[in-house]
Amino acid sequence: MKSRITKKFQQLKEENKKALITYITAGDPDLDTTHHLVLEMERAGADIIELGIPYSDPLADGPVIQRAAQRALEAGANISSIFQLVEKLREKTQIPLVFLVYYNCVFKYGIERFLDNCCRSGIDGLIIPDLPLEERRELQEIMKGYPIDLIPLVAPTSEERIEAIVKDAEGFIYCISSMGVTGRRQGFDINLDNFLQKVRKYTDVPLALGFGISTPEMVESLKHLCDALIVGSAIIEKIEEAIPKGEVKKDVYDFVKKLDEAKNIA
Ligand SMILES: O=P(O)(O)OC[C@@H](O)[C@@H](O)c1c[nH]c2ccccc12
Repeated sequence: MKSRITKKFQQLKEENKKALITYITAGDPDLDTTHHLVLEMERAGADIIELGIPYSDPLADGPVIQRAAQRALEAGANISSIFQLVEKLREKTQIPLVFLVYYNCVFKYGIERFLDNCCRSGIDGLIIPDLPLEERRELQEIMKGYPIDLIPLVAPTSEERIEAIVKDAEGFIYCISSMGVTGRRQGFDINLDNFLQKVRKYTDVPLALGFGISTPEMVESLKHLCDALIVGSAIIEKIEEAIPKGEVKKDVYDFVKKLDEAKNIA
């Protein structure tokens, strides 16, 4: 059976459109707001939503996402309450939902218990940034019985491992635009066109580009290179700025709307 993610990409392809993937940390600043933000981002044009499971030792997260995780943990978010959030969201929306989760969290919770709950609540895919290729194979075996896509990450440094990493990929491939952690950048230090073409040689699965995409202008200028654009830290910055004003929903909606419009410029 095709996943919600695959169906979404097929539908967008027929419409000749790219996907906008937005990331927020679940529970930042609280789970009720996350619930509203998922629905607002969908209404503003997001095609797929990444929900980060807050974690205290997030090696790939830049300062903005680390602060989001801190707020979420302080407000008491944990894996069980996040599963409840997803269940509740599924009464309202069929948008593809992907967890961004560190392997340690999955492992501690219990792999099969975690996967069972993903299925039950309605999670469509997993991005696990600290999962080495070998462990990935093992997890992939276990996941064969589950309708959940395991989304691989490819970095510019992956070079000769790209082929192995994207083999049997499902959903989409997360192509990391540049080295280092998530967050704003002045520019990209590699030739993204070359990098994405290299990945494209080995797979037909949609390619999503992420890390450092922070403005509608960047979305517009990068969209021709890939099938999807991922924006995280820039949205979290909007959340942060809007918390004191009490306008989180509105500001996130407005920003995602601008990203969506940039993505749809012909
Ligand atoms: O924040 P950015 O630079 O827009 O990049 C997306 C990113 O935040 C999101 O996909 C993400 C959050 N934590 C991660 C850890 C690893 C890889 C990716 C991520």
